[in-house]
Amino acid sequence: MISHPVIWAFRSSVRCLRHRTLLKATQRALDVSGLRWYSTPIRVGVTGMEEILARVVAPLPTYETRDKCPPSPESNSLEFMHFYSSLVKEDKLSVLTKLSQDFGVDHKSVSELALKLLDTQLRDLATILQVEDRLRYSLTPRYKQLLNHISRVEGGVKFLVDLRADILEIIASKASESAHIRDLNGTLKSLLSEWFSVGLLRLERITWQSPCEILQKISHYEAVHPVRNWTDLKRRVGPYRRCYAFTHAAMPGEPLVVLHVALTEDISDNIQSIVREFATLDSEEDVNKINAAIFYSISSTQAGLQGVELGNYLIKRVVRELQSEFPQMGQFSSLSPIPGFSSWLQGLLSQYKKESRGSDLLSEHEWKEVEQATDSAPGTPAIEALRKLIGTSEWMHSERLSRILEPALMRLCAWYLYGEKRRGYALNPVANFHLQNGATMWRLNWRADTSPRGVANSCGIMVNYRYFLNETSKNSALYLHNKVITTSEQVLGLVSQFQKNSKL
Ligand SMILES: CC(=O)SCCNC(=O)CCNC(=O)[C@H](O)C(C)(C)COP(=O)(O)OP(=O)(O)OC[C@H]1O[C@@H](n2cnc3c(N)ncnc32)[C@H](O)[C@@H]1OP(=O)(O)O
Repeated sequence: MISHPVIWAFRSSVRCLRHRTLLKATQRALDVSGLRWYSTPIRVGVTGMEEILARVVAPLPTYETRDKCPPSPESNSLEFMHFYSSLVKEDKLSVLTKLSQDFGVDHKSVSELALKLLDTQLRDLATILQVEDRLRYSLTPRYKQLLNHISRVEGGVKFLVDLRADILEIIASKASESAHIRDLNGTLKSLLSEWFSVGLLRLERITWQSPCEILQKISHYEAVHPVRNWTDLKRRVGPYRRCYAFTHAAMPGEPLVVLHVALTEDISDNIQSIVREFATLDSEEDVNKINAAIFYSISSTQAGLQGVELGNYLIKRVVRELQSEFPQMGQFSSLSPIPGFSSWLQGLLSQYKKESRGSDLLSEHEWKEVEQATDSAPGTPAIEALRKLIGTSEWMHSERLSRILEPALMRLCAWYLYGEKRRGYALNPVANFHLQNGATMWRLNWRADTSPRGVANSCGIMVNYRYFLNETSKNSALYLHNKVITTSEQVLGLVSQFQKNSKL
């Protein structure tokens, strides 16, 4: 977060004023409706929970009255929002468990209708369709109405996005293994996917003239290359740079997903040349220097929107935007970090050390060079010396060590990205993201990120996922349906070198 004292103090007072205003508005609505107002945080027992849920989660209208039933009063939504927001974490889990379990689908009526559908198989089509429609309606969870009603009150969509973030955290932390909670997550994800479909999103270009609050959020949400200060931020939205965000009318002033782009002559192979050195020109004078768009950071800002695929839509939309601004632009590529490579490598080295299979990773000559270069204590196994070496970033400053390590680390990294899988897809989440979008795993870059963070995360290696525009849908389908990774000669060459060495 940028600490600009005056601006920061002003902003936080505006923010808490806005928060207080919203709370006051909700309180007024609840007072008018004579409903409870919860001071934060409250502890509530099971009966209290049941009583509140039974009051605010209206029963599903019957099939016959489903289109005629007046919506439940807005105060129900407001009361639930306030009640839930005022709970401590463990009570939120109990409320979500109770809501998903006792206010979900009426399984008994579903099974009765399923049997009825079986009985009508020999009847006329109209009857079959009628029973199918009843069955479909009976699969609506009771709480879905409440979620829909909440989405219509001020701040309701943001509330639901944050509610889903809580659910995702419960699922990820295994605080609950309940299938009902997963079902609630599925219902909420499909509602959010509808509300945040690309047609309802607004593309905004962020510039130095954008509102200070937005600029501050762009800096705050930057998850890939942290913004150091205002000067850094100003340059990231200045000449030969673009910053775009998707926003949504239901969440004003909230960038949902942010994409940073560098406009360059060729596809960049180094991040310092993008986030450290900057064009000092005030304007983009030389358009001939702009042939490529480098996506060097993309971050989604709302945990509750995970799985809604905003990043993919944003990249595709920005490509169109840049093509209209720079018709000569023909190269679109990311310059992506490889989070997890160093820890994966450390794990591999300790496993190979245990199985004394070091020779499968490096050639004899390479091991000899590592031993000589690290002047480790006599008798220290070379694999131990290597583990210690890559555990620090010192080696990055030694020409000799860097030259010795490059071939081995590059082929290990190529294997990590291309060969290591999770459920058949790329293990590395960033690779998985771009490959899902239809990008080509195009080029590994040595000494691409020499920052301590870059060396610690991925031995300083970065990767270009290149978007060949007329191949992305084919590549995406190949990846998603057949788990085939589209890649380049360079990467395949490195992978086969690794396989030759380690007979994997
Ligand atoms: C230039 C670059 O490549 S920067 C590197 C990518 N950005 C980051 O790592 C920042 C943190 N990550 C994020 O902000 C988001 O996950 C994004 C923007 C990468 C993707 O978000 P969305 O577009 O909403 O996509 P969604 O949530 O559906 O996730 C799609 C894929 O992104 C990947 N992904 C999800 N979460 C993360 C995460 N925290 N970090 C990295 N990748 C992630 C996963 O592979 C996921 O596929 P999966 O759902 O099958 O596991």
